[in-house]
Amino acid sequence: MSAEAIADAVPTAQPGPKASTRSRFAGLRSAKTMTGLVMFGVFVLAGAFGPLVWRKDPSALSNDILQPPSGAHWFGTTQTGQDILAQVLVGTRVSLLVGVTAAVLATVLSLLVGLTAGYVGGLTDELFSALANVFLVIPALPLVVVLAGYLPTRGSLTVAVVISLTGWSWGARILRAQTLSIRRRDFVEAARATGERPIRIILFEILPNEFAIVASSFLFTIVFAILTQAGLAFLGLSDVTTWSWGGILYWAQNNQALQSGAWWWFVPPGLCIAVIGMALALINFGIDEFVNPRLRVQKLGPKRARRMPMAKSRPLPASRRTDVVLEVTDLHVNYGEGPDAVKAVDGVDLVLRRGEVLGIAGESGSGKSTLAYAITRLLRPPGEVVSGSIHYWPRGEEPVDVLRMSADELRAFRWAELAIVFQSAMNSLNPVLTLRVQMADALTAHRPGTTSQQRDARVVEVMTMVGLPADRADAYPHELSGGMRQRALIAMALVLEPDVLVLDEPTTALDVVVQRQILNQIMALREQLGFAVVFITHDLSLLIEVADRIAIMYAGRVIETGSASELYRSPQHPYSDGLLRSFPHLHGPRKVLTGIPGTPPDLRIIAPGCPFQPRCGQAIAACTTTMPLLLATTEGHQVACLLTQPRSSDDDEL
Ligand SMILES: Nc1ncnc2c1ncn2[C@@H]1O[C@H](COP(=O)(O)OP(=O)(O)OP(=O)(O)O)[C@@H](O)[C@H]1O
Repeated sequence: MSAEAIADAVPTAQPGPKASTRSRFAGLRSAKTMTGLVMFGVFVLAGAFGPLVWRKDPSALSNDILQPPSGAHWFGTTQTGQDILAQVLVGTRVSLLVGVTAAVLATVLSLLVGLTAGYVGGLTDELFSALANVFLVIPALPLVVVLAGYLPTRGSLTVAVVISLTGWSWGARILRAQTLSIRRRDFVEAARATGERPIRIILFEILPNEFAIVASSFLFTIVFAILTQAGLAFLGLSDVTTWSWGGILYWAQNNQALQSGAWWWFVPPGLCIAVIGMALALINFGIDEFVNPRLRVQKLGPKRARRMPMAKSRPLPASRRTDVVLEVTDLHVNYGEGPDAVKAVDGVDLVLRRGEVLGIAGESGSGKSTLAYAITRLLRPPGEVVSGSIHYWPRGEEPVDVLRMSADELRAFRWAELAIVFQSAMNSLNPVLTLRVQMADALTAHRPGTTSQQRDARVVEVMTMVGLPADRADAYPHELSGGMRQRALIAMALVLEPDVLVLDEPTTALDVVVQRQILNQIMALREQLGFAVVFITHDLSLLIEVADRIAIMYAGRVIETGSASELYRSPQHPYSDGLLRSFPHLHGPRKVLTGIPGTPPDLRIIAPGCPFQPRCGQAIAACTTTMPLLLATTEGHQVACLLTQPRSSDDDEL
């Protein structure tokens, strides 16, 4: 794999992640990282304080020749009666010193070369890259052996310098490739546009995104240096009178410890080298997870889901049950854990019937996308479904809980039964595959029995359905306009004829004319194919036109739900009313747009009472203390507002 490919594969910190600091540090607190840190810490303590506690001279000779481990000599003795534990403790200090010094020097060198070459480019890049390539093609160990062999002094520091000279080039190559890929990203361009100096851009914009690479190359170099130093010492190319793990192995080998059965002589230093390598690898896992929280395993595995308490069962009338295709019950989704957890979805109940368009509206941050991710089981850590259920009703079969599906069931379910269209088509389509290949892949995965002619015919059919000329099937995503890409995504979502289509802001990035054409097309297809739609948008006026029913979300809760026409005619929650007054209507008389004062609440802090109360012009005293429940006001219309519910005479306006 090329350094460029590795750099692309290596996770980088995403600029502006939504994860809270606390949950981001979860990677560093994982069992793997803690085990690695404890193991490494034991070595550091052993190296720092061991020789002070175990006060035996590692070079002192005695008559206890080749003694196995005992109370007097915990790790046994050598052929000249030297205490092996004392040698290992001093050796730990020397090996760690060489490892860390070499790693610091190599990392500084690779940062200087990699960042400068990648950011400056041109001749500098060519010269630095050539230098790194030269070091890369020379086999490291022979070079170290040659360098070490000709050095006047062979102390630990000299060995560390020699190792760092041979160990920097790999890291530099990867950092250069990563810098090349980051330097044209929007946030770097924005920093340049604001006049930031190059050194600031490199240090504060680019470098933090390369933290995982720097950390892993640092840890890798420590292991490389310890191994190389051990190799040099074993070959007698470093000062073998200085005790190091390699030095102990050198003397064990020279005195034929293996042949004479003195396992205690070579096992302890050998184990130390293996265990420290393992410790650093474990720490590296944690750093990767810290930098890229998506690497953390989804906590809601099938086992945990099975243990999850069943959500309250709310029986539906039999007449309604038959046409329900998806039912969300008391769903709670958090980002992070503990007191800082963001309660992004907080007790949501929804019912989607076959063939209907259910609109979900709300301001940015109200939890709409989180709900979509939970429904499709695409939620990534730190997001976690805390409780609730999501039932899918296959035609004529028993309902299945989506949250309890195994990985295989989920693979079969997603796309074939429920498909999702995201806002950014460019991010959702694979840039190096043509539309035909991408759609055919979905067909092959779910319907392995189909022939290539059948797949081709289906690709052409769905493309025509969404209004894409069939001759664009062999186009790559970048060869299409934004509207065409979004149509291509919709075609891909429909290729397996799903029962449910989740549309998360599918047309927000497009201009109004194209937006309208695409929505009309989706609605026509819905009529024709009969799939149900969950349509997520912040634009309530758009939903009024296309949705059958609408659920309005605020602070992770559904605060009003009803038919689109009723919500338009008489919104009952002051927030729904405010949302309606925030967007111009495409039809009907012109109205003054007023908007909603204030900002949405911080979802980490749950204040008592109605979450909308601080922004509500009609709030009464009880709104500050009582959380309103979502209750029916008329048939099919539910509102979570105390103003619509019977109240006592004490509930004065605020
Ligand atoms: N990865 C994350 N880590 C922590 N908090 C998150 C994460 N993703 C979303 N949130 C928080 O969850 C809440 C709901 O976000 P969500 O994206 O679901 O809202 P939304 O209504 O879809 O907003 P938008 O329309 O802007 O996408 C917000 O407070 C958001 O900051």
